[in-house]
Amino acid sequence: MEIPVEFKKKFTGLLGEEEAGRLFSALMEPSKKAYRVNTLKDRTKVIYTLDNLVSGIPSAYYGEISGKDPEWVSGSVYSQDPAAMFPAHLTAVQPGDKVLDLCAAPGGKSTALAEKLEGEGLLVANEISPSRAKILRENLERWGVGNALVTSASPDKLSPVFPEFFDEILVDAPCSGEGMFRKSEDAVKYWSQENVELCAARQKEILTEAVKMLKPGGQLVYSTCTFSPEEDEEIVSWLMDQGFTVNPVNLTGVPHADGRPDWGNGDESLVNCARFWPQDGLGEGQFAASLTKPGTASDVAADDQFPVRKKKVKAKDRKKGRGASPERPSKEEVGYIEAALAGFAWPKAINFGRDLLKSNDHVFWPAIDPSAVAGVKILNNGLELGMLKKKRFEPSHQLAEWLGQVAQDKVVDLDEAGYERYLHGESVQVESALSGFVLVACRGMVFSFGKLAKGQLKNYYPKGLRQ
Ligand SMILES: C[S@@+](CC[C@H](N)C(=O)[O-])C[C@H]1O[C@@H](n2cnc3c(N)ncnc32)[C@H](O)[C@@H]1O
Repeated sequence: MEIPVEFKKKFTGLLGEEEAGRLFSALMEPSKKAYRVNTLKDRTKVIYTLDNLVSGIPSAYYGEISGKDPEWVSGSVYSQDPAAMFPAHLTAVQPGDKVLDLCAAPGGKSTALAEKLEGEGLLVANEISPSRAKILRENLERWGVGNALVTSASPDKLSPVFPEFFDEILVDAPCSGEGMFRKSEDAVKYWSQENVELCAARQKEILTEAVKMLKPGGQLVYSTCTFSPEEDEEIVSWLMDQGFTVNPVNLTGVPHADGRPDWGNGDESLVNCARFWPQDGLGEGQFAASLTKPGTASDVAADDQFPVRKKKVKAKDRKKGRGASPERPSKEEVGYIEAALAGFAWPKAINFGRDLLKSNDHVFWPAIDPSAVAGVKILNNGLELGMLKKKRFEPSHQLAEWLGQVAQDKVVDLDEAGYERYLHGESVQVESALSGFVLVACRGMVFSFGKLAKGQLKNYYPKGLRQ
């Protein structure tokens, strides 16, 4: 890797010869690999050696995993740079909170926020790019998350829908990616001071909308994977000009450096920002700050329950199938759902008659009243249970991954060869007295539905995920 000359000059000026030299040498080293183990699922099934802990993050370990492993396919582990684990870790999210991850794809931080919610409250995971939003949805599904609204909107389209609504917002902003130099050749190739400045302007635009959606007294965690002060301390200083305060973070024992007041507005509280430098040995480069919005929660009207606000559906959105009013499934349809899903253990009780909605035959348990988010491009609202097909019901892949959070009796556990064939999309012969819809697992980790008849397991692993 050839480090850009202008970048070297800039950071020699900022850090001094010696420290800059340490940074440039670290950038020539291989990147550090790590993964998180899903606390929503049974970690005892994971067979990796769980001894090389990432300091400061519960359930995170150094090591490399494969996207073919049952651990990954069942959403039991997620590969993530150790430093990138800290922004979600620094949020004060509690079960029941309303949380927004505004720049969320591919979803590493969203999966961690969802773990903190423990299935209670709401996670809105938004990604502006439609193709990346699809991957975000897949990753949240795999993780067993049932209380997320996955959207694909630009922040200015989201802010009118959620005024002062969220308890915590994470803005993991698009940035110049200097902290990714070891992982991405493109980050090196496209680096320029001009791009740093363009990124800083875009970060302000994104944050302007984020601020509107945060409750007074709410927490904003701002993070980037870059070192340039223009995108880090200077942005935090700009938020301080709007009355935000920078919270101290407790990172005892975690290799990191304090924020630099002299790289921002000079205010001493900028030391509360966390800088993760590759030369400190944790992982790649990352910057994170935890901020509090001025005001107190009582400044918000008491009526801040879901739904946020009902919005009229525009004719053009209705035409595109957006915002059409979902309805409750009929009694007869509830009967089909009950018949297909009898015998599974539920992580949370769902009243099929009262809690479920149906839209174009898709049956789902909403995370938020759909009428409150009409007009927003939604990829998933809560837990998709499955589809009504004439006089029967076919459960969804998301439901399999969600049910995988708890021990199940109606499971077929495949051996390695069967697992590989199933991932390819083949039907497999198994020894089992079960029939109808069953969960499919490998080494006890559920990753799909299947349908059993006389020992023949019909494949329900989604076509788009087959490998
Ligand atoms: C650093 S990445 C997010 C990584 C993600 N938080 C994770 O942990 O997996 C930043 C994301 O912001 C998105 N983005 C780009 N421009 C944006 C904009 N103007 N507003 C909001 N998001 C944007 C990018 O598509 C990208 O997915």
